[in-house]
Amino acid sequence: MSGPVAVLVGPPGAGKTTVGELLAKHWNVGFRDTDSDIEATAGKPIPEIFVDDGEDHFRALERAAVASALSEFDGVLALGGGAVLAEETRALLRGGRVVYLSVELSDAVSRVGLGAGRPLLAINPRATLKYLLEQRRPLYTEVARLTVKTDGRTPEEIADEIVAAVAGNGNW
Ligand SMILES: Nc1ncnc2c1ncn2[C@@H]1O[C@H](COP(=O)(O)OP(=O)(O)OP(=O)(O)O)[C@@H](O)[C@H]1O
Ligand SMILES: O=C(O)C1=C[C@@H](O)[C@@H](O)[C@H](O)C1
Ligand SMILES: [Mg+2]
Repeated sequence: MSGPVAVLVGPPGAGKTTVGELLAKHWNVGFRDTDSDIEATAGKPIPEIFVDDGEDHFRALERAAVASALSEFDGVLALGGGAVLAEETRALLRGGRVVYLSVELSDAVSRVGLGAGRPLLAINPRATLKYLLEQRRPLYTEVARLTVKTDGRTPEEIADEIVAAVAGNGNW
């Protein structure tokens, strides 16, 4: 089967980048993050894309970056926290090897801190995260084959659970 061995989705602070890098190392495959792909395409960091071009433009770049990565990459892929907002993207993810890293508000807030590098969280990160978590939970759930709770657990414990679940799922 082609396509990424695992696609990680979840809100900011879920640990997609951190856990994704551990999984890639464990499986000895590449790691890719669509946020980095978008920055490479745009030639500037995500906060600058939001300031110069607006969120709608960022989301268009994101839809294209996710579609490309899903079609050409077979390692561990982390998506940006808001990628699932696009129905077009959810359609590509449905039925795929998607892992939802869930996180509750208090752990998300402590991991994200003041929201540095995350333009949507630049003002009032706690209230914004609360809204994002509620708005997006059903969207992550809709596309996930596996959901893993991350609260109070180390990235290593979370990666180990995913490795075991994938190994035990003959249809992964
Ligand atoms: N399970 C965990 N326990 C404690 N801290 C964690 C955990 N997972 C990640 N972190 C820390 O939380 C911060 C955010 O993690 P990370 O960047 O991996 O999240 P992300 O899901 O990729 O977020 P974004 O959507 O903003 O890219 C980092 O400082 C990371 O070290
Ligand atoms: O949650 C979001 O909407 C975002 C999360 C980040 O991964 C980046 O994709 C960007 O900052 C937007
Ligand atoms: Mg990340």
